Amino acid sequence: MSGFGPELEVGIARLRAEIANLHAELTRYGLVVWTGGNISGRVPGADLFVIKPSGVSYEQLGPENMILCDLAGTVVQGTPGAARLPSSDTAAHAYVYRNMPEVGGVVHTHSPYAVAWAARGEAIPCVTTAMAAEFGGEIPVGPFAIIGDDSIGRGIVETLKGHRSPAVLMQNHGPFTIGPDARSAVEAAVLVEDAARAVHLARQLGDPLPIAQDALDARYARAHEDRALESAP
Ligand SMILES: O=C(CO)[C@@H](O)[C@H](O)COP(=O)(O)O
Repeated sequence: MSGFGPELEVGIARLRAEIANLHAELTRYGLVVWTGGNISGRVPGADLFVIKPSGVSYEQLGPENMILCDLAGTVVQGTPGAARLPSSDTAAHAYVYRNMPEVGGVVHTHSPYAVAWAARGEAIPCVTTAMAAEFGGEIPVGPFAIIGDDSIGRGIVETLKGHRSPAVLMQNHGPFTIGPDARSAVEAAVLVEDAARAVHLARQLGDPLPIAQDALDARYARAHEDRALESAP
């Protein structure tokens, strides 16, 4: 037992189930292969988060093998799943939670069209109303960063802090998305791939038309108002 109070234990158990289930969305939308990619979620009211284990196939993910970490990215010993290593991007997720208190979920995928843009180091321009609604502008590129320490996290935070987009294409790597909760970050990961594919296809046909800034701003504002109403109690 971890020795948390009963309320926190309930919150952790709920989050374990939610994070394990959300991983099925990554395979459903074809955003990952093998054991690549990861989802984490912040434990409400605690300096803790839950993340997938490293090297475990998606079919085997369940609440019992999700890994509980503190905000330094250290596994909380004595909790379910703690015998395994957490996903290789755990330090990056931890850095984001430490430096962006508003973030409740982080997702990384290797979705192929988004990775192709990341490999070229090119931001995806905002040329569809769907992109305007979700990203409020272009999807930016973050710096090249090594895997394993908090370099990726630094790149995510320095690119997304103060930016409308909940998604960054880490150069030569792939998309990382953030959200107020893990489900929102998964939604952004699905929509990044959709945007990367659509804009790539548009480019094959010619030059995509830009959206006027005032129309883009209006679409973004309206989408956010709608989202606030959807999440109202
Ligand atoms: O791209 C990377 C490494 O940054 C990740 O997507 C890893 O591939 C995740 O794999 P696991 O460590 O979770 O098995």
